[in-house]
Amino acid sequence: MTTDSPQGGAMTPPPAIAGSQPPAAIRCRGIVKEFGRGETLIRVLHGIDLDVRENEMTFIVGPSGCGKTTLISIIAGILSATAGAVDLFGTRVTSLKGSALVKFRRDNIGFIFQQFNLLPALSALENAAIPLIAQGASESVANAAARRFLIQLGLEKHLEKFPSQMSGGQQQRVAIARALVHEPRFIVCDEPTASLDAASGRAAIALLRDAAVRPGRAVIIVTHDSRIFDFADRMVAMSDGRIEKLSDAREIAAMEHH
Ligand SMILES: Nc1ncnc2c1ncn2[C@@H]1O[C@H](COP(=O)(O)OP(=O)(O)OP(=O)(O)O)[C@@H](O)[C@H]1O
Repeated sequence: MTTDSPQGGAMTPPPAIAGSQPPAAIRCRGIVKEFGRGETLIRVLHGIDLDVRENEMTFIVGPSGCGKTTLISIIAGILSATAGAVDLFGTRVTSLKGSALVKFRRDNIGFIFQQFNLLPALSALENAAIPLIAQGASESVANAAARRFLIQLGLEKHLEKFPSQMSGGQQQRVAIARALVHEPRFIVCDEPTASLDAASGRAAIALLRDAAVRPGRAVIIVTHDSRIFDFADRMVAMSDGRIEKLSDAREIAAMEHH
């Protein structure tokens, strides 16, 4: 990662990270995002350069309003960048448009949100099967895959329950199954533990780690929740639309012991 960019102005390079590094799955270069125009124009991202590695959990942390959600929305192709480029496993997401972008997102990205976003009228099994149904899979194929992931996440007794019949932690595990069911290469989580108590939050992230971290896949978690920082392989600290610091697991552990 470098932080020198035309938009961001001169910045000191981040500290080098020691040890062997798997290849970058996601490359962001010079990401600028502005909202509004004229006198109301605000620049929210000031030229972000970031490499996210496969087979790891990367956490993005920082104060409210520093641009975390904006950055992951651009990486996931939900929001367009004002300038800069994002490559996701070799595909330039920032150049995709229209139905090509929709298809790319549907096939390659799994989303997990704070509020779980389950459909209340569907069972756990039906909710978890949605991404495969959206891709055109048959109900029997989609349900079989959903069942497999729900069982892996410890929900074998809850397959037919509706969201209102499950605890927050159980609902979040259904959301994790839904994010994984179509085997996407990129899992993006925005405050996945914010609606959970400490134990449920840690349990959900532990299960997510086991189920989602693997070669050929990248996982990004945006979080304020310091109770789960020890699950991070790498931590990106943002401040005011810039990357302040990049830490690896060893440095994160050292921070926690001070
Ligand atoms: N559509 C928009 N129009 C104008 N300003 C926006 C828009 N979306 C976000 N912003 C502004 O961009 C800045 C960054 O917002 P963002 O949601 O990315 O921050 P965040 O770090 O994710 O914050 P939080 O931790 O509170 O979710 C904020 O000042 C926000 O008000």
